[in-house]
Amino acid sequence: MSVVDNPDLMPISDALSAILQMAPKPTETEVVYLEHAVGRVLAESPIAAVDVPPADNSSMDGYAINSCSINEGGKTTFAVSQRVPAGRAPQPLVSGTAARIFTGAEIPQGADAIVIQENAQFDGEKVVMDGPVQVGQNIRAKGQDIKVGQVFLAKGVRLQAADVGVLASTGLDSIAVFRPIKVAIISTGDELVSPGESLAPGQIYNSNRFVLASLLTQMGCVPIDIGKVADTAEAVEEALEQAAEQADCIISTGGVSVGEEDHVKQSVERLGKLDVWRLKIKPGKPLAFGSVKETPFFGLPGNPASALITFCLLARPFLIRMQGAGYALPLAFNVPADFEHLKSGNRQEYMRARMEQGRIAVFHNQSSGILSSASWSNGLVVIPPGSVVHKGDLVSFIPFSELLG
Ligand SMILES: Nc1nc2c(c(=O)[nH]1)N[C@H]1C(S)=C(S)[C@@H](COP(=O)(O)OP(=O)(O)OC[C@H]3O[C@@H](n4cnc5c(N)ncnc54)[C@H](O)[C@@H]3O)O[C@H]1N2
Ligand code: MOO
Repeated sequence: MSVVDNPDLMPISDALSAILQMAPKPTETEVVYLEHAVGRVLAESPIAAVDVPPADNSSMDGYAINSCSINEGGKTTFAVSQRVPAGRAPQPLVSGTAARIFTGAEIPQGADAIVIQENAQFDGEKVVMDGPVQVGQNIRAKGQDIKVGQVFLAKGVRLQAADVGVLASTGLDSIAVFRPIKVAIISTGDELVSPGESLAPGQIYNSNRFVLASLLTQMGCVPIDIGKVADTAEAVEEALEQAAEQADCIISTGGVSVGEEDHVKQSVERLGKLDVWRLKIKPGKPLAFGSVKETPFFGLPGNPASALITFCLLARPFLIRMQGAGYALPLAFNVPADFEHLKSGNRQEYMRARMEQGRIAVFHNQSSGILSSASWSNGLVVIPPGSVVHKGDLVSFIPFSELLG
């Protein structure tokens, strides 16, 4: 039975696991300089060529001594035998003396403790300190961050700012990452006009294209705009074929519902196959997933809030896998509701919501045509099928930070 003939709506968890299983693993890699590495996905597990830090060094400004040369219970006077700023190789410590040392400077051989300058009295020639001191105090050990030979990041990690810094700290200036995924965007609908043009009666501006291009860019994919496509089977098929040639994945909006102007499902079935259609979610019910000539395809509903939410919940996880990164379900938090939702539904509902001062408010109009609802929100409240919400009930809230980027 074709998915189009199945009258049942699919639970989102089933759809997501089916979709994720079909995500192809990336094979093509490229080497990028660290300047361009943030957000990219590691195609190798780097091995440290050096210890980080490369040598024992001082964590404070003060004096390096050998702990054996200080009186345990009283004052000791040391001659200052050398000065070691960061960046200068120290001489071995002359026995019974102290070395003036600064934060980040390498510990002279023979020294095993740093006394901070606030606890030492320097008279211009000699320095007086109180004992006892702990062996190793204020010393950062060689390799305490990363050891030479250590695999310090795993293939599949999406590089954050700190990761790029960690790579740099081992001396790497470039790294192998997976090639960015190209995603074609098809905007179906006779009514669509590009921003900047004037509106004739019956027309609306194409906002989905900009939402999707922005979401894709934010997650490190390369959007390819196939443009606006008329509501005819021929036009939709032509666009799908063009998209399949140019991109690694195709995302269309609109034309996936049941009206006779909705050509996307049938066109996909003619050119490839449809694996998923119609989910038990609100908004986003008519979501379609399949392939066009082997190229994965998502047909998102045309309603702007539905397109955004289905992208976040289904297309984004798939693209993350395609990028070679690990996908983890978004973190959700139980937060008291500052709203009522007394009409239960049979689909899992994703309400555009805002968490403020530890409580959740929802946008006053949850119509899937209202894109401002998402613009106003900082996350989604998940209302399971058959549930109602009273003020003060704990509701599951997924911040947009978990669903974007
Ligand atoms: N008889 C039924 N009608 C509808 C059903 C249903 O089950 N039975 N489902 C409804 C649901 S739920 C949704 S969601 C929509 C989705 O329909 P389509 O994906 O076919 O989308 P369109 O009809 O093409 O457009 C819907 C809506 O969105 C506007 N739109 C489309 N593209 C864009 C764009 N690029 N930028 C901004 N706005 C866009 C379009 O003008 C429509 O207003 O179907 C329901 N109908
Ligand atoms: O599923 Mo539709 O997206 O509710 O409007």
